[in-house]
Amino acid sequence: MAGATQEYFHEASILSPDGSIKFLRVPVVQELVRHGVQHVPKMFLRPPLDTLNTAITCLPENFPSVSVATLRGKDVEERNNELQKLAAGLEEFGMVLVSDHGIPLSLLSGVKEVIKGFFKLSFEEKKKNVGTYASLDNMGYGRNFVTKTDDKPLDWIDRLTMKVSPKESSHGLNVWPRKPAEFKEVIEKYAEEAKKVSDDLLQALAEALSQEKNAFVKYFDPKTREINVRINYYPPCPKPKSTMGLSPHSDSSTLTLLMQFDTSGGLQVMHKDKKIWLSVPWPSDALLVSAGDVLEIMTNGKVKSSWHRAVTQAGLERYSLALFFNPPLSMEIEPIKRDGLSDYEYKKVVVGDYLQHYYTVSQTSPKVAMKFAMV
Ligand SMILES: O=C(O)CCC(=O)C(=O)O
Ligand SMILES: [Fe+2]
Repeated sequence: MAGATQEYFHEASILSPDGSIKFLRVPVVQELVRHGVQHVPKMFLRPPLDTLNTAITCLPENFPSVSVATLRGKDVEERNNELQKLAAGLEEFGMVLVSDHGIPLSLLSGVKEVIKGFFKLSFEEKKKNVGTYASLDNMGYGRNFVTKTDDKPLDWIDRLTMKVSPKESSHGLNVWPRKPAEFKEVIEKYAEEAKKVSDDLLQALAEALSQEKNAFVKYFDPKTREINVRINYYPPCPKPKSTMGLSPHSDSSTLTLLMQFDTSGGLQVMHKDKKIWLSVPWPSDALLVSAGDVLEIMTNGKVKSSWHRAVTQAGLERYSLALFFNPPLSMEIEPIKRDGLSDYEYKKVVVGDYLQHYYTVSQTSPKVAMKFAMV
């Protein structure tokens, strides 16, 4: 076990209090498990009150869900009903389940296959066939940004992060796995389909909020828009009551579109008003859309970005794939006008400036990064 910790590690960037980036060797969780970890290393342990003990189960009938086919359909009444469900769901939970999305099941299976194909490789093979680009948001195989300024415990997760768009962007494009051979092609194809779903949801949301249909999608230039993909692998954990798969955070995206496999269970969201953690009743075959910080700014706080986390499970592994959609980094976004407010709650921001700020602020207190965009 000690051997596994020393031999298999990711180089993760950490932000020092003086703002500089340093590197930290973080054990590869999958390798700990493969080597039969019995004692979870201390750096992963946290007080039980911070973990799954505190969540409440949300019944499926109480969690919002929208049908993309209905949103795209011609039945005005059905469509209006769906628009309201989308807006109300995003306003209350910051997340909505997405069904009838039109993405072929064969493509979804292909995505699962290439992801599992990658994680099945030995550590040495993985390293040989994937790049790592160390930056504030580490790309490639390993860890994304780790905040160690407050000695926060590490998450029980291995991740792969790549850039899908813009195509000219150098860093994130060089880190795609070369094995399995079809990995990039399949995920890009999925991202292309998912982009249509995300754009349709943004148009529907604009309509539901009585805005002009293109109020949000107008920022998404087809060539220079940002799309990042992150694959989260949560290996089974012998100590689910004292570990976390993914620490509480909000996404820096406009929308995040999530898929998960092979098990469901693990994602939790903080209820906006009740301030309790809810386990998201997410069937494996549905997608899930989550509001990010940039959508909160665009909607002037009408929709709040979700504050969410993923817990670990004993004896069960879980994968999720997150697509993060944002306008081009140079785009300035202007919050919509809100009824009943004399002043904007949010101000105009350049997307890239917000993202830069997001990565330099510790995510330990809920949504501190948002202050950057507030009036
Ligand atoms: O695993 C999940 O369901 C959530 C993933 C997530 O929140 C993220 O990648 O930002
Ligand atoms: Fe997230």
